[in-house]
Amino acid sequence: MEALEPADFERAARARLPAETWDFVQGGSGAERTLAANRAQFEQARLRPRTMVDVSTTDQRLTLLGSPLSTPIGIAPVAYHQLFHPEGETATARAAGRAGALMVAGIFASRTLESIAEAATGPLWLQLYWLRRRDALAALVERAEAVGFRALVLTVDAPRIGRRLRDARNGFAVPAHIRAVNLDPSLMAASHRADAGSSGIADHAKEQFDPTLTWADLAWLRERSSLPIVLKGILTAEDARLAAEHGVDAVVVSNHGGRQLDGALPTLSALPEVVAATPPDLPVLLDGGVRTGTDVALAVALGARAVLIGRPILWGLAADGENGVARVLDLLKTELDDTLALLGRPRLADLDPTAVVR
Ligand SMILES: Cc1cc2nc3c(=O)[nH]c(=O)nc-3n(C[C@H](O)[C@H](O)[C@H](O)COP(=O)(O)O)c2cc1C
Ligand SMILES: CCCCC(=O)C(=O)O
Repeated sequence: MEALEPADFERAARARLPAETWDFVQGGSGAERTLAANRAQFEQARLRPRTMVDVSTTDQRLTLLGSPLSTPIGIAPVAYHQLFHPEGETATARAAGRAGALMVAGIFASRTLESIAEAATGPLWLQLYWLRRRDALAALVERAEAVGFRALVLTVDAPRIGRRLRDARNGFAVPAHIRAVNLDPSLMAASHRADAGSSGIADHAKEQFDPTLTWADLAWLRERSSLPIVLKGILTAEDARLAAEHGVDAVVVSNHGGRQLDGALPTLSALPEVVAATPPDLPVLLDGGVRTGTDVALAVALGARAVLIGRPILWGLAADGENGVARVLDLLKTELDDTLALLGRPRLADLDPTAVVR
C-alpha cells in the first residue's frame, strides 16, 4: 500500500524494528506527560482560513542562517541512525538533499562527519552535547567546519538523561556493532552495556556529559569556531533573552521530544513567549510532536522560522532507508503546501498569529 501520511511509515517501522529499539524511539521520560502534551497542543489548535486569496502559487522556501532551503521542515538531531537502517546518516543526508531540507546530524552519529558531508547536497548542522572531554569536542568542531557543516547546535536540556522507564525496563544498550564513530571508543563504552535499572544511554551520559555547563561556557565554543551557534532546548522567555544577550545565532524551542524533563511545557505552548523575548532577527525553531503539514503551519504562524522532525524521520529510515526519509519529507512538504493554499496564506511570510486560534 502506498504511504499517504507519515503515520503509514510508523506502522511499517514498528513491524521492522526490535521491540527495545522501538521503545527507545517512541518513548519519553517519566509518565510521558510532556511527550503526550506536545501532540495535544497541535491537535487542539485550530486554523482561521481566509478566502478569496490568489493561491495559484504557494511558496515554502526560506533562508536560514544564510542557507537557502526548499522547506521550513528540517531533520532533528538523533543519535545512531544505523539503529534504523544499515546506511545510517548517509541515507538520511541524501534524502534531506533531495527534499532541499536542513539536516542536523547528531554528535552520536553512527557514520563519520566526512561521509555524511559527502552524501549531503544541502545544508548540514552538527549537534553537540557538552562533554566533559572538551578536547574531543574541540576536535569534532574543527572536523565539522573543515567538511562544510554550517552551524553548531548545542543541546542544553540534557545535563543528564531523563528517567526513561521503557529503556530502563528493557535494559536498553546500543548494540556493539553500532558506534558513535566520530568519538573515541573509550568515551562511548558505557553506551554499550546497561546496569540493572538503567540504560546504556543514561549511564553513558552520567559518565561523559558535563552538568556544569552555564552561559559563560559559550565563550569557549565561540573561540573555537566561526560557525553560527544554535541552542537547542530553550522553553522560556528568560532563557531566550539570555541566549540573545550571549550572541547566540538561533534557538530551538524543544523539550527533546518529551525525553528529558517530564512535565515540561509542550513546545507549541512555549513558542510564543520565546518569540516575544527574542529580537526579530534571531531565528526561533521548534521541534516536538510535529507530524503534519498543519502542525508546521501552526508553528510557523506562532513565530517559528522552521521546525525539526525527529521520530517520523526514523520511521521513514527504518521502513525504507533513503527513499523512506525522502517520502516522509515529501509528504510533509505536500501537506504544508495544501495547508498554505487552503488557509489563504500562500507564503510563509503570510503566516502570523492571526492564523491560529488556541
Ligand atoms: C531516538 C531519539 C534519539 C535522539 N537523540 C538526540 C541526540 O542525540 N541529540 C539531541 O539533541 N536530540 C536528540 N533527540 C531529540 C530530537 O532531536 C528532537 O528534539 C525530538 O525528537 C523532536 O521531537 P519529535 O520526535 O516528536 O519530532 C533524539 C530523539 C529521539 C526520538
Ligand atoms: C547519550 C545519547 C543521547 C541520545 C538522546 O539525546 C536521546 O536519546 O534523546
